Amino acid sequence: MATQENLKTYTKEEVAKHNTKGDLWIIVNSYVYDLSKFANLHPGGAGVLLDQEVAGQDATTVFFGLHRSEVLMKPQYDRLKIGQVQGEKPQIKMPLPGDLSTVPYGEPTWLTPEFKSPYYKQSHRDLQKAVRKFVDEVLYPDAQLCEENGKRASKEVLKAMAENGFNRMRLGPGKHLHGQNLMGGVVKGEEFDYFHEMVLTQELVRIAARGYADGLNAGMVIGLPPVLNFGQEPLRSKVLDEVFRGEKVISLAISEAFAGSDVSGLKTEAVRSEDGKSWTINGTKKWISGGMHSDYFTVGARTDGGLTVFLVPRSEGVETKQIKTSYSTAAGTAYITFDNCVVPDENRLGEVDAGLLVILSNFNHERFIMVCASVRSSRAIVEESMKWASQRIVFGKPLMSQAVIRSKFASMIAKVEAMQAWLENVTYQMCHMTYKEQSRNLAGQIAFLKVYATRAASEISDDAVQIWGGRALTKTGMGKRIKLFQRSNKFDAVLGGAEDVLADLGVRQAMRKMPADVRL
Ligand code: HEM
Repeated sequence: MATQENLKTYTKEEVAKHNTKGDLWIIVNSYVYDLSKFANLHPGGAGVLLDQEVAGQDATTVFFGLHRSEVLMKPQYDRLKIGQVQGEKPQIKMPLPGDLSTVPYGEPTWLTPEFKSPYYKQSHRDLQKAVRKFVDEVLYPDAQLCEENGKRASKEVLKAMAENGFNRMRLGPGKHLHGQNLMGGVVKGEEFDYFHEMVLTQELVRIAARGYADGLNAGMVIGLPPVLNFGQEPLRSKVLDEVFRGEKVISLAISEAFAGSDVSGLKTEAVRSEDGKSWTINGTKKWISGGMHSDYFTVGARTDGGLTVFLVPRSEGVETKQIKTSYSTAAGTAYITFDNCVVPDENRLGEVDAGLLVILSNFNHERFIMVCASVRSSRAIVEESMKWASQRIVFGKPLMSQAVIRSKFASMIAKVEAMQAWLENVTYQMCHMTYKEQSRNLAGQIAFLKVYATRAASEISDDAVQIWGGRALTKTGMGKRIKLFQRSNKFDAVLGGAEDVLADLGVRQAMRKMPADVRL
């Protein structure tokens, strides 16, 4: 393979001579590609390459109207590069791992050089840089592969994540981070706050593979806190260690075909043995993210006087079946059956019949994380669409020259900017409240923010589809991320509390604080 440094140079006249089927060169972004052998394998067909405006010519504009730039970065296509046009330099910059986007609104303002922010310290910025590079170099290639073949993240990736403290960081600030040097020491566990968590969660969105992302310990983010906060020693420490080291996987198994947002309607049942030493669990669970990959399940079950939560290891009587959803099976979404599954009383998380508290106690944090990711995903769609509307030529002009298209962008951009600003405000409040105060004062704000974020995501998705046309309808090619967003943005609208349920929760919380002594 020719490297940038030792590339041969050719004049445009020399390249132009190679314009026939068996001897076919083209120029893209100042580089000369020999497509003589590749033409017959070209997914777009050989014929289009023989067009007189393509064969032997500079095909840069037409190329970027039809392909993502990552096509050129794939080794099998990079190999076709044989030289560079004399005196020319690339006009289109290929992104390097860790790069910030230069597309307007492609990054939140705090990552845009012209803007200031009161919220971010140096350690937030250092974490952002380190995580972005890690995501681009380590996670992205694995994610793209697995999203396609439906398999879980590779062992190497899980190990690298554990070594950098990802699993600990994803639980949010707390004692479990103390004494830890995270991401090679860019942030100390003691100073890790909700802004660090927001940065981490938003950077992870860049892997652009939603099924894989949900399979990548999303189950842990919601399944491990009950162990951390309500587990009994020594099992608690054992499980935390195993999961933090990336050796074991855990997921939260609450929802059932019988009950979703109405957790009090669960039918899975746990019956205590006569000697009180163990529990027998029977029932089913549905839509369990990461369930196929899990070694442990945090299970909510009906007991005599209410709900109780148990840590159930994958063991006799536990069976998981893959549910095929609208995104990749890399998410490991499972249907679980518990058939006379016996666990010792030491596996109980929290008091008997007090499971509702155990389940509800993490809901605000779960929703906060979902908002972080959803808002960043919407921004990624704006960035993708900005590029597309600038490079796509229709009626002889870039798509962006149409007022109707610009009006869609105005609406999309306003939404992502508003959501990020609101999210940063909520994050700031979280940093200055105890968890109890957050539940009292922020449950409504977070609920409204999640509803707003998922409604906006839906509208942004619709606008993007209209901007992209047919390309937004195929799983591969230029619009593949728009298609993925269309298929997956609704997950956030349903998981962690459906929109209408959350909206009502927010209003009810506000009404609890309504003073009795106010009148119009
Ligand atoms: C270095 C040169 C080229 C390489 C490596 C290449 C590679 C590819 C690949 C991998 C695809 C599959 C779709 C995708 O992944 O985006 C594709 C599709 C296509 N290519 Fe190329 N291509 C090259 C040059 C060109 C040129 C110069 C044209 C100009 C007409 C062209 C026209 C097309 C068309 C029409 C499609 C189908 C697009 C669609 O389905 O939307 N290709 N090409």
